[in-house]
Amino acid sequence: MSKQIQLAVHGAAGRMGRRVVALAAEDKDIQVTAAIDHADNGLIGQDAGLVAGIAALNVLLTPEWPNYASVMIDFSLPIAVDACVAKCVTAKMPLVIATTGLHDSQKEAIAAAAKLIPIVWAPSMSTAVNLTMKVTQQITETLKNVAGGVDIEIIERHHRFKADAPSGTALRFGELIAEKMDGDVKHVHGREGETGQRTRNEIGYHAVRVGDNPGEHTIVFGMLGERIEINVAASNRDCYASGAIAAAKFLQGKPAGLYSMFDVLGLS
Ligand SMILES: NC(=O)C1=CN([C@@H]2O[C@H](COP(=O)(O)OP(=O)(O)OC[C@H]3O[C@@H](n4cnc5c(N)ncnc54)[C@H](O)[C@@H]3O)[C@@H](O)[C@H]2O)C=CC1
Ligand SMILES: O=C(O)C1=N[C@H](C(=O)O)C[C@H](O)C1
Repeated sequence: MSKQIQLAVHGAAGRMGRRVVALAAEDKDIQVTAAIDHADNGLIGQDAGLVAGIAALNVLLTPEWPNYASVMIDFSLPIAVDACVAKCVTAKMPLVIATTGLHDSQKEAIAAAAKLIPIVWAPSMSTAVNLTMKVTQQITETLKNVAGGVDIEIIERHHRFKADAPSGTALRFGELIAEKMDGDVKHVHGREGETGQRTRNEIGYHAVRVGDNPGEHTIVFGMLGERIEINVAASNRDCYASGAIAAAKFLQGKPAGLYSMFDVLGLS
């Protein structure tokens, strides 16, 4: 049997961190060896398995960084990402970054770190979402010169606890769609007041926060006389957790570089 991947989880007490711990514990190729969270989190010191709702793993939630792990998976907060990237560079640890809401300077720091260690960075680890991104690019290419024009709007729905808006996934949908449109694209976030008519080359974003929705994106392609709506929705968080675990496996033995979920899923 080949050696197990030793996995460290950053943000391990959070909604996503718990699902990563739970799914990784079921995976024969993985051993969860570190569960990191903020020192002020009330669950520090408890067993990460019990916190995740499974059997004890004998791994305690800790604010300390491990000296070694085969890979780190990060589902935390933007404010926590810089330190995580720096620690992984120092320890030469491959890193999966799933946290959204990052500033441009943080994205630049990730790109710089990826010259030293292999990093998968994606706003959605879900297979369905990444496939849908490809589909919406194809639709955009086909419709961009349609008679009468096409209006593209992105509606995202998430749980009431979500801290950033619009979702990282909605922004990535917009970037990928804009790549297929001609000319400069204006990104419009919500509309209010006397906005005037919609201009041709804009993408609209609308963030809905409702209940416990684990993530849903609807891309609307509105034409004169007909409309396409592509909807991709999670029923629970395991699509993201299992995608992050697939990314962690993908990174084993990879050279330094910035990889996406398209790379992990063979969609590049
Ligand atoms: N890429 C993807 O597929 C997905 C990304 N996300 C993103 O992942 C992030 C986390 O989401 P949730 O788990 O729902 O949030 P959450 O709020 O439940 O969990 C965040 C965890 O990070 C911890 N944390 C905060 N500061 C920290 C620090 N300095 N060091 C270590 N841990 C720290 C918190 O104590 C908490 O346990 C968000 O940015 C969300 O948008 C969420 C789902 C899927
Ligand atoms: O916070 C969440 O829950 C999610 N965040 C990610 C995002 O911002 O795109 C991915 C997913 O939609 C769930």
